[in-house]
Amino acid sequence: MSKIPVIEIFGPTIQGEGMVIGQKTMFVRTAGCDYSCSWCDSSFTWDGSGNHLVRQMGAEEIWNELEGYGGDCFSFVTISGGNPALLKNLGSLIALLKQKGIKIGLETQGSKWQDWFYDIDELTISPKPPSSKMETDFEKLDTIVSRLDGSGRISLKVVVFDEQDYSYAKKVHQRYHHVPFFLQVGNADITTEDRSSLVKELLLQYEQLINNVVKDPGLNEVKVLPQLHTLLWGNKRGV
Ligand SMILES: C[S@@+](CC[C@H](N)C(=O)[O-])C[C@H]1O[C@@H](n2cnc3c(N)ncnc32)[C@H](O)[C@@H]1O
Ligand SMILES: Nc1nc2[nH]cc(C(=O)O)c2c(=O)[nH]1
Ligand code: SF4
Ligand SMILES: [Mg+2]
Repeated sequence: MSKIPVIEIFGPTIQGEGMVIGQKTMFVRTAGCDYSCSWCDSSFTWDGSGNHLVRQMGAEEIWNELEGYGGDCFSFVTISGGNPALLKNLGSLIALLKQKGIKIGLETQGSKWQDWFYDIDELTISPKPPSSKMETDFEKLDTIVSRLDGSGRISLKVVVFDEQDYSYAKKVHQRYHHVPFFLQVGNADITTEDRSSLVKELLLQYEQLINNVVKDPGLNEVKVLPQLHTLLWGNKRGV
């Protein structure tokens, strides 16, 4: 059986972002990304700095470690990265988790399709705004969204740092107006260890984003969220 490049397994914690925010969950973080967002808070998955943490693991091995950390205190596993959608053979882990009766969330930017997307309970697609310096392939995104549309299992989440990002978020929401849409506050200081000043700044940014959204007729259906885990634990890894 082919292996999966895993860089972190942690939990139980809570999902800090998006459609199932607050959900008790374990995390599996895979290595490697086809993007290199300027503000990526998980760049150790792709910039070489985390290479020593990468383990090639089989699905059973990952399951054993999840059980080792979580015992019987979890029923939900979130897969993130990097971009887990680069990994065709992640299907083996997804099949095993389903067999164990575990609900599955997955985070990806919407640049790649995998057939195992159909088996994800809560798929978050997070296309990247201009501040990331990445370019969205909207034709690709159209294909991915159309395949899952109406399933009730996908959402879109755009991180906002500035006005251009805000306009981009509106454009994405308009293009896929029937897909649940989340705006998320961007964390511009991904290295500070000063949690209280970080939290203060992020709450101000959150308030500003809310102020913009509430008076915007183009964003009546959206939800505006912070990264809850960053408010709780700052830039700490593995939480
Ligand atoms: C680290 S990414 C991994 C999954 C996938 N590559 C993606 O970007 O969706 C997980 C989530 O964190 C968000 N994220 C990354 N860096 C961030 C930052 N500095 N502030 C806020 N959200 C961030 C991404 O936009 C994405 O929604
Ligand atoms: N608690 C918690 N929630 C999260 N939601 C998305 C995360 C990610 O890095 O993909 C994340 C994370 O790293 N921790
Ligand atoms: S797509 Fe996700 S993991 Fe990849 S660089 Fe961007 S935020 Fe980081
Ligand atoms: Mg994160």
